[in-house]
Amino acid sequence: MTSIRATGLRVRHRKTLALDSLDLDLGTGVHGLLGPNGAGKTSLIRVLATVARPDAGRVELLGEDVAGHRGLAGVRRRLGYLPQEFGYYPGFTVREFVAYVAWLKEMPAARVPAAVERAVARVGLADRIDAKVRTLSGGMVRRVGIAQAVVNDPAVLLLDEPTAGLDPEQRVEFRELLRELGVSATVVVSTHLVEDVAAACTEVTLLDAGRVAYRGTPEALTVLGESSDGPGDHPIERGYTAALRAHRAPGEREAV
Ligand SMILES: Nc1ncnc2c1ncn2[C@@H]1O[C@H](COP(=O)(O)OP(=O)(O)OP(=O)(O)O)[C@@H](O)[C@H]1O
Repeated sequence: MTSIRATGLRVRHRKTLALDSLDLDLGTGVHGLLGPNGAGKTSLIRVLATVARPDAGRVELLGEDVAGHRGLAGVRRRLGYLPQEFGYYPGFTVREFVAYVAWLKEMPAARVPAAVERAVARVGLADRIDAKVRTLSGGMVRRVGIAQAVVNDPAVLLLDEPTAGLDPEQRVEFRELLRELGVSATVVVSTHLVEDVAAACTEVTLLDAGRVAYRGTPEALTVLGESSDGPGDHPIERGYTAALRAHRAPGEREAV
């Protein structure tokens, strides 16, 4: 089932066209959003999270057109969002902060305490749940960000560079969590780490200059890389550069 449908999305930041007539259809699973700096990943995630409005085009989340106010509140209750830079209250404890987000999402009060403990445990911070956020390391704060995004068991989860600052062990555990969440939710994860995509994603969407340059499975991207002699230390990295080059020079696709 399609949970995210974007049609003809255009986003402009002053003179920069960040998204250029972009179409996207995503269903249950973990979707890796890749692309060079400035490709439009954050612009897309912000529009899907309903925190920014597109200049043109339409977004449907869970069957609701988010431009209309009628279904928007209901959709937001079923969304989880980790922005690239997320604001938090440093004086709050982890528990207080995640509970505050649960309250913003209008979760039934009786369910909040258990949901908070589960979300915090899922990111491996159970032993720091009563620590003030200001006392945590950067990677731990990022994990608090992931916990607040999943506290309501969202049907649509949007994560903008969630693994930035996580240590290798945490990244591996986080991929496990992604795979678990992707069984029932539509998860979109923007990342620069192609190995995260290879390990945890069911599909890859590669953006370039505000357009979709490639869509396929991580396996297909790896296969593309195996037949490419472009730069990259692993086949999936070579697949990434091959797909980008093919998109930029469509006439040379056969040569890739
Ligand atoms: N607030 C803004 N004002 C002006 N230009 C912006 C703004 N936000 C983004 N842009 C521009 O829009 C384009 C897309 O940016 P966006 O942040 O969506 O890309 P990205 O793929 O997330 O990049 P990165 O990988 O560096 O995070 C870039 O050219 C960027 O410079």
